[in-house]
Amino acid sequence: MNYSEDASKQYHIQVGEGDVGRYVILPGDPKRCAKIAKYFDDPVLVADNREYVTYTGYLDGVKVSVTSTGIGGPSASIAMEELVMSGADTFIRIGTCGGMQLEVKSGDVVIANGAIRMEGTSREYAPIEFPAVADIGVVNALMESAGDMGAPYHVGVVQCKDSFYGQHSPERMPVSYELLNKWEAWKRLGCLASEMESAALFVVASHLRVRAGSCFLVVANQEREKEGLENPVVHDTDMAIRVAVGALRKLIERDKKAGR
Ligand SMILES: O=P(O)(O)O[C@H]1O[C@H](CO)[C@@H](O)[C@H]1O
Ligand SMILES: O=c1cc[nH]c(=O)[nH]1
Repeated sequence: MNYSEDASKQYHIQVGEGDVGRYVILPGDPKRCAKIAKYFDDPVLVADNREYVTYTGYLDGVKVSVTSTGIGGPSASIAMEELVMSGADTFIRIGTCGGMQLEVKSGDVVIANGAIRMEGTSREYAPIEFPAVADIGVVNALMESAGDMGAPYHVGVVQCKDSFYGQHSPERMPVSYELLNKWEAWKRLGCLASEMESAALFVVASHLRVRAGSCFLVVANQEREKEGLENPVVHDTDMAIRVAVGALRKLIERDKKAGR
């Protein structure tokens, strides 16, 4: 089934066969695409529809793309599904997140090895007992890339939810009792940061047998704020973008060596 007016293109992302590489970077924000594409050789805008902006270019002679996912699991899962139908098989999300542990500070990079499924989309793919886990090869490439860049980084579990304001103002929500108690549990379990798309992306990637990982800029940390610790708001995603691009280069090189 394809509802697209142009049957040669995917319905939502408006990308056709050959328009994207097998390696795709996935920011949430469409405006982040151009910032990422400038690290590609010969980047070309290939599609711009709804929240989905796609550029394709080259890294080390291999075709790569960047497609924005918009906010949340529903739109992120659509992007991944349609990119896989267009030939992609390796994904790195580069997003923003809010730190949860006190040592996860504004400006740091967080690399997710797994995600808490407190969102709705992944439940329409897999029973809740199934873990949302990043691809180990992508996680390793991201860690090595962050090390190469000298970026301050943390690796661990991130929490995904559907309500941004349920994270930031849980006490005003009718279900505050649940939001506050779960947030406390995630903190006690060492969860590093909160964002919105990785759980859906990791579960969809497991289902579609493709590789996915995520890295994030820490914008701020509400737990540091509560403790009266220094907590500036940082918006510059460039370091996290460079970590993702460096990781993609490593995956390309490793795939070439392995004849993948
Ligand atoms: O900056 P992006 O990639 O959009 O990621 C984060 O920012 C948005 C919320 O402000 C959510 O999408 C969240 O996951
Ligand atoms: O606090 C934050 C920052 C970015 N994205 C989120 O989902 N939460």
